[in-house]
Amino acid sequence: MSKATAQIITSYGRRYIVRTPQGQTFDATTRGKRVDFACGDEVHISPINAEQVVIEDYLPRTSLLYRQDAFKSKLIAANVTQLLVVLAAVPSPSELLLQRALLAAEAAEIRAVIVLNKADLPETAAWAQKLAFYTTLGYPLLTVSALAGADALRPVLQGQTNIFLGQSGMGKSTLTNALLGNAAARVGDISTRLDSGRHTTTHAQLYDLDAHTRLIDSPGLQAFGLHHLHATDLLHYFPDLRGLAGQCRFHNCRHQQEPGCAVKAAAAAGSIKPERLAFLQAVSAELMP
Ligand SMILES: Nc1nc2c(ncn2[C@@H]2O[C@H](COP(=O)(O)OP(=O)(O)OP(=O)(O)O)[C@@H](O)[C@H]2O)c(=O)[nH]1
Ligand SMILES: [Zn+2]
Repeated sequence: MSKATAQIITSYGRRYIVRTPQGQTFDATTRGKRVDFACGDEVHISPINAEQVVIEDYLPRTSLLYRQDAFKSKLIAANVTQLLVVLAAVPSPSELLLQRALLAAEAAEIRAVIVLNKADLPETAAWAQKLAFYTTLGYPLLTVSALAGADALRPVLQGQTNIFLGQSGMGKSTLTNALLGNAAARVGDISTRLDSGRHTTTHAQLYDLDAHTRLIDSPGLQAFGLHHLHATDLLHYFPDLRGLAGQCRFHNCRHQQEPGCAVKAAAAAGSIKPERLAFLQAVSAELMP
Protein backbone atom coordinates (compact mmCIF):
# COMPACT_ATOMS: atom_id res chain seq x y z
CA MET A 1 0.00 0.00 0.00
CA SER A 2 1.44 3.40 -0.92
CA LYS A 3 1.44 5.91 1.92
CA ALA A 4 -0.17 9.35 1.74
CA THR A 5 2.14 12.31 1.29
CA ALA A 6 1.98 15.84 2.67
CA GLN A 7 4.23 18.86 3.13
CA ILE A 8 5.37 20.21 6.48
CA ILE A 9 4.17 23.81 6.54
CA THR A 10 4.97 24.56 10.18
CA SER A 11 7.64 23.11 12.41
CA TYR A 12 7.63 23.57 16.19
CA GLY A 13 10.57 21.33 16.93
CA ARG A 14 8.70 18.21 18.02
CA ARG A 15 5.31 19.02 16.55
CA TYR A 16 4.35 19.94 13.05
CA ILE A 17 1.49 20.97 10.82
CA VAL A 18 1.34 19.19 7.49
CA ARG A 19 -0.74 19.94 4.42
CA THR A 20 -1.88 17.38 1.88
CA PRO A 21 -1.87 18.00 -1.90
CA GLN A 22 -5.66 18.45 -1.54
CA GLY A 23 -5.10 21.32 0.90
CA GLN A 24 -6.15 19.57 4.13
CA THR A 25 -4.04 20.40 7.20
CA PHE A 26 -3.26 18.06 10.12
CA ASP A 27 -1.39 18.28 13.39
CA ALA A 28 1.51 15.89 13.13
CA THR A 29 3.97 14.15 15.42
CA THR A 30 6.85 11.79 14.73
CA ARG A 31 7.64 8.31 15.97
CA GLY A 32 10.10 7.88 18.81
CA LYS A 33 12.33 10.89 19.28
CA ARG A 34 12.83 11.75 15.64
CA VAL A 35 13.41 15.45 15.00
CA ASP A 36 15.13 15.22 11.62
CA PHE A 37 12.24 16.91 9.80
CA ALA A 38 12.01 20.51 8.67
CA CYS A 39 9.52 23.02 7.35
CA GLY A 40 9.19 22.43 3.61
CA ASP A 41 9.79 18.68 3.83
CA GLU A 42 7.62 16.41 1.73
CA VAL A 43 6.72 13.50 4.01
CA HIS A 44 4.89 10.21 4.21
CA ILE A 45 2.07 10.31 6.77
CA SER A 46 -0.19 7.78 8.51
CA PRO A 47 -3.52 8.83 10.02
CA ILE A 48 -4.19 8.71 13.79
CA ASN A 49 -7.63 10.34 13.76
CA ALA A 50 -9.53 13.09 11.92
CA GLU A 51 -7.11 15.84 13.05
CA GLN A 52 -3.84 14.04 13.67
CA VAL A 53 -1.28 12.14 11.66
CA VAL A 54 2.13 10.60 12.24
CA ILE A 55 5.05 11.58 10.02
CA GLU A 56 6.79 8.40 8.94
CA ASP A 57 9.64 9.67 6.78
CA TYR A 58 10.75 12.46 4.49
CA LEU A 59 11.08 12.21 0.73
CA PRO A 60 14.34 13.13 -1.01
CA ARG A 61 15.17 16.81 -0.50
CA THR A 62 16.35 19.25 -3.14
CA SER A 63 18.03 21.42 -0.48
CA LEU A 64 18.51 21.68 3.26
CA LEU A 65 19.50 24.67 5.42
CA TYR A 66 20.88 24.47 8.95
CA ARG A 67 21.21 26.89 11.80
CA GLN A 68 23.74 26.52 14.52
CA ASP A 69 23.46 27.11 18.24
CA ALA A 70 26.10 26.68 20.91
CA PHE A 71 25.66 22.92 20.92
CA LYS A 72 24.71 21.63 17.51
CA SER A 73 23.27 22.19 14.08
CA LYS A 74 19.50 22.17 13.66
CA LEU A 75 17.38 22.13 10.53
CA ILE A 76 15.83 25.38 9.32
CA ALA A 77 14.03 24.36 6.14
CA ALA A 78 14.04 21.83 3.32
CA ASN A 79 13.36 22.11 -0.41
CA VAL A 80 13.90 25.87 -0.51
CA THR A 81 15.02 27.16 -3.92
CA GLN A 82 15.88 30.73 -2.95
CA LEU A 83 17.30 32.27 0.23
CA LEU A 84 16.60 35.92 0.97
CA VAL A 85 18.93 37.29 3.59
CA VAL A 86 17.11 40.13 5.32
CA LEU A 87 19.21 42.90 6.84
CA ALA A 88 18.36 46.30 8.28
CA ALA A 89 20.61 49.09 9.51
CA VAL A 90 18.70 49.08 12.82
CA PRO A 91 19.20 47.04 15.03
CA SER A 92 22.83 46.60 13.98
CA PRO A 93 23.17 43.89 11.34
CA SER A 94 25.98 41.37 11.12
CA GLU A 95 27.93 41.28 7.87
CA LEU A 96 29.45 38.02 9.07
CA LEU A 97 25.99 36.44 9.25
CA LEU A 98 25.35 37.64 5.70
CA GLN A 99 28.58 36.08 4.47
CA ARG A 100 27.75 32.81 6.20
CA ALA A 101 24.25 32.85 4.72
CA LEU A 102 25.63 33.32 1.22
CA LEU A 103 28.02 30.44 1.81
CA ALA A 104 25.16 28.23 3.04
CA ALA A 105 23.17 29.08 -0.08
CA GLU A 106 26.08 28.26 -2.39
CA ALA A 107 26.66 24.95 -0.60
CA ALA A 108 22.93 24.10 -0.82
CA GLU A 109 23.00 25.08 -4.53
CA ILE A 110 20.16 27.56 -4.16
CA ARG A 111 19.86 31.18 -5.25
CA ALA A 112 20.65 33.93 -2.78
CA VAL A 113 19.26 37.46 -2.70
CA ILE A 114 20.09 40.25 -0.25
CA VAL A 115 17.17 42.29 1.06
CA LEU A 116 18.07 45.54 2.79
CA ASN A 117 14.93 46.49 4.70
CA LYS A 118 13.99 49.75 6.49
CA ALA A 119 14.89 51.98 3.53
CA ASP A 120 12.95 54.71 5.34
CA LEU A 121 15.66 55.01 8.01
CA PRO A 122 18.57 57.43 7.39
CA GLU A 123 21.10 54.81 8.55
CA THR A 124 20.19 52.58 5.60
CA ALA A 125 22.16 54.49 2.92
CA ALA A 126 25.56 53.60 4.40
CA TRP A 127 24.61 49.92 4.47
CA ALA A 128 23.42 50.05 0.87
CA GLN A 129 26.91 51.26 -0.05
CA LYS A 130 28.64 48.64 2.04
CA LEU A 131 26.52 45.83 0.61
CA ALA A 132 27.11 46.91 -3.00
CA PHE A 133 30.24 44.74 -2.95
CA TYR A 134 28.06 41.62 -2.86
CA THR A 135 26.32 42.61 -6.09
CA THR A 136 29.75 42.32 -7.77
CA LEU A 137 29.66 38.65 -6.69
CA GLY A 138 26.35 38.22 -8.52
CA TYR A 139 23.89 38.48 -5.61
CA PRO A 140 20.94 40.80 -6.27
CA LEU A 141 20.50 43.54 -3.65
CA LEU A 142 16.99 44.90 -3.11
CA THR A 143 16.38 47.85 -0.83
CA VAL A 144 12.82 48.04 0.50
CA SER A 145 10.75 49.41 3.34
CA ALA A 146 8.34 46.83 4.69
CA LEU A 147 6.28 49.66 6.20
CA ALA A 148 5.64 50.98 2.67
CA GLY A 149 5.02 47.50 1.24
CA ALA A 150 7.12 44.74 -0.24
CA ASP A 151 5.81 44.61 -3.80
CA ALA A 152 9.30 45.25 -5.17
CA LEU A 153 10.16 41.72 -4.01
CA ARG A 154 7.34 39.97 -5.88
CA PRO A 155 9.07 39.54 -9.26
CA VAL A 156 12.12 38.08 -7.52
CA LEU A 157 10.07 35.69 -5.37
CA GLN A 158 7.87 34.54 -8.27
CA GLY A 159 7.94 30.81 -8.97
CA GLN A 160 10.41 30.01 -6.18
CA THR A 161 10.18 28.40 -2.76
CA ASN A 162 11.63 31.30 -0.81
CA ILE A 163 12.83 31.71 2.75
CA PHE A 164 13.44 34.93 4.69
CA LEU A 165 16.41 34.49 6.99
CA GLY A 166 18.20 36.95 9.20
CA GLN A 167 18.69 38.22 12.70
CA SER A 168 15.79 39.06 14.96
CA GLY A 169 14.29 42.51 14.35
CA MET A 170 15.33 42.88 10.70
CA GLY A 171 11.70 42.85 9.57
CA LYS A 172 11.17 39.35 8.16
CA SER A 173 7.67 38.99 9.58
CA THR A 174 6.68 42.53 8.59
CA LEU A 175 7.78 41.79 5.03
CA THR A 176 5.92 38.47 5.09
CA ASN A 177 2.72 40.13 6.28
CA ALA A 178 3.05 42.87 3.63
CA LEU A 179 3.33 40.18 0.95
CA LEU A 180 0.47 38.07 2.32
CA GLY A 181 -2.00 40.90 2.76
CA ASN A 182 -5.41 39.45 3.59
CA ALA A 183 -4.18 35.87 3.50
CA ALA A 184 -2.23 36.53 6.73
CA ALA A 185 -5.33 36.27 8.91
CA ARG A 186 -6.17 32.88 7.48
CA VAL A 187 -2.72 31.44 8.08
CA GLY A 188 -2.54 33.13 11.48
CA ASP A 189 -5.31 30.78 12.54
CA ILE A 190 -3.04 27.85 11.90
CA SER A 191 -0.10 29.22 13.84
CA THR A 192 -2.18 29.86 16.95
CA ARG A 193 -3.32 26.24 17.03
CA LEU A 194 -0.07 24.92 18.46
CA ASP A 195 1.63 28.10 19.51
CA SER A 196 -0.72 29.38 22.22
CA GLY A 197 -1.34 32.61 20.33
CA ARG A 198 2.13 34.11 20.58
CA HIS A 199 3.02 36.70 17.95
CA THR A 200 6.81 36.62 17.77
CA THR A 201 8.26 34.24 15.23
CA THR A 202 9.13 31.07 17.12
CA HIS A 203 8.96 28.59 14.28
CA ALA A 204 9.38 28.34 10.54
CA GLN A 205 6.12 28.66 8.63
CA LEU A 206 5.40 28.15 4.95
CA TYR A 207 2.87 30.33 3.11
CA ASP A 208 1.56 30.28 -0.46
CA LEU A 209 1.95 33.65 -2.19
CA ASP A 210 0.30 32.22 -5.30
CA ALA A 211 -0.08 28.81 -6.94
CA HIS A 212 3.60 28.75 -7.92
CA THR A 213 5.28 30.80 -5.20
CA ARG A 214 5.98 29.85 -1.59
CA LEU A 215 7.47 31.84 1.23
CA ILE A 216 8.85 30.58 4.55
CA ASP A 217 9.16 33.04 7.43
CA SER A 218 11.62 31.85 10.05
CA PRO A 219 12.72 32.85 13.54
CA GLY A 220 15.63 35.27 13.90
CA LEU A 221 18.91 33.41 13.89
CA GLN A 222 22.41 34.01 15.21
CA ALA A 223 24.42 31.71 12.98
CA PHE A 224 24.10 29.45 9.99
CA GLY A 225 25.07 25.85 10.45
CA LEU A 226 28.10 25.24 8.26
CA HIS A 227 29.45 22.14 10.00
CA HIS A 228 28.23 19.89 7.21
CA LEU A 229 30.68 21.56 4.78
CA HIS A 230 34.21 20.40 4.07
CA ALA A 231 37.10 22.84 4.30
CA THR A 232 38.57 21.59 1.05
CA ASP A 233 35.35 22.48 -0.86
CA LEU A 234 35.04 25.99 0.53
CA LEU A 235 36.65 27.91 -2.35
CA HIS A 236 33.88 26.74 -4.68
CA TYR A 237 31.33 28.58 -2.53
CA PHE A 238 33.08 31.96 -2.99
CA PRO A 239 32.16 33.42 -6.40
CA ASP A 240 35.17 35.77 -6.22
CA LEU A 241 37.64 33.04 -5.20
CA ARG A 242 36.46 29.92 -6.97
CA GLY A 243 38.70 30.67 -9.96
CA LEU A 244 41.63 29.94 -7.62
CA ALA A 245 40.43 26.43 -6.81
CA GLY A 246 43.10 23.86 -7.60
CA GLN A 247 45.88 26.45 -7.75
CA CYS A 248 47.24 26.06 -4.21
CA ARG A 249 50.35 23.86 -3.91
CA PHE A 250 48.48 21.41 -1.65
CA HIS A 251 45.18 20.03 -2.91
CA ASN A 252 43.85 20.05 0.65
CA CYS A 253 45.14 23.59 1.40
CA ARG A 254 43.15 25.31 4.15
CA HIS A 255 44.64 28.66 3.15
CA GLN A 256 46.14 29.27 6.60
CA GLN A 257 49.88 28.68 7.11
CA GLU A 258 50.52 26.45 4.10
CA PRO A 259 53.25 27.49 1.63
CA GLY A 260 52.22 28.06 -1.98
CA CYS A 261 48.65 29.13 -1.15
CA ALA A 262 47.13 30.77 -4.23
CA VAL A 263 44.48 32.58 -2.21
CA LYS A 264 47.00 34.21 0.11
CA ALA A 265 49.10 35.13 -2.92
CA ALA A 266 46.08 36.74 -4.58
CA ALA A 267 45.32 38.72 -1.42
CA ALA A 268 48.98 39.85 -1.18
CA ALA A 269 48.86 40.93 -4.84
CA GLY A 270 45.70 42.94 -4.20
CA SER A 271 43.56 40.98 -6.66
CA ILE A 272 41.08 39.81 -3.99
CA LYS A 273 39.72 41.60 -0.92
CA PRO A 274 41.73 40.78 2.23
CA GLU A 275 38.43 40.57 4.16
CA ARG A 276 37.39 37.65 1.97
CA LEU A 277 40.60 35.75 2.72
CA ALA A 278 40.05 36.42 6.42
CA PHE A 279 36.49 35.10 6.21
CA LEU A 280 37.62 32.04 4.25
CA GLN A 281 40.29 31.31 6.86
CA ALA A 282 37.84 31.74 9.75
CA VAL A 283 35.30 29.32 8.28
CA SER A 284 38.00 26.88 7.20
CA ALA A 285 39.34 26.76 10.75
CA GLU A 286 35.88 25.76 12.04
CA LEU A 287 35.41 22.85 9.69
CA MET A 288 36.50 19.27 9.44
CA PRO A 289 39.11 18.77 6.69
N1 LIG B 1 11.31 51.82 10.15
C1 LIG B 1 11.01 50.58 9.76
N2 LIG B 1 10.72 49.65 10.68
C2 LIG B 1 10.43 48.40 10.25
C3 LIG B 1 10.43 48.06 8.88
N3 LIG B 1 10.13 46.74 8.77
C4 LIG B 1 9.95 46.28 10.03
N4 LIG B 1 10.13 47.27 10.93
C5 LIG B 1 10.01 47.18 12.39
O1 LIG B 1 11.09 46.38 12.88
C6 LIG B 1 10.66 45.62 14.02
C7 LIG B 1 10.99 44.16 13.83
O2 LIG B 1 10.21 43.64 12.75
P1 LIG B 1 9.83 42.09 12.62
O3 LIG B 1 9.12 41.95 11.32
O4 LIG B 1 9.17 41.59 13.85
O5 LIG B 1 11.29 41.46 12.55
P2 LIG B 1 11.70 39.92 12.37
O6 LIG B 1 12.91 39.93 11.51
O7 LIG B 1 10.55 39.12 11.89
O8 LIG B 1 12.10 39.49 13.84
P3 LIG B 1 12.00 38.01 14.53
O9 LIG B 1 10.62 37.49 14.36
O10 LIG B 1 12.36 38.26 15.96
O11 LIG B 1 13.02 37.17 13.83
C8 LIG B 1 9.17 45.89 14.18
O12 LIG B 1 9.01 46.87 15.18
C9 LIG B 1 8.76 46.43 12.81
O13 LIG B 1 7.67 47.32 12.89
C10 LIG B 1 10.73 49.09 7.92
O14 LIG B 1 10.77 48.90 6.70
N5 LIG B 1 11.03 50.32 8.43
ZN1 LIG C 1 45.45 27.78 -0.25
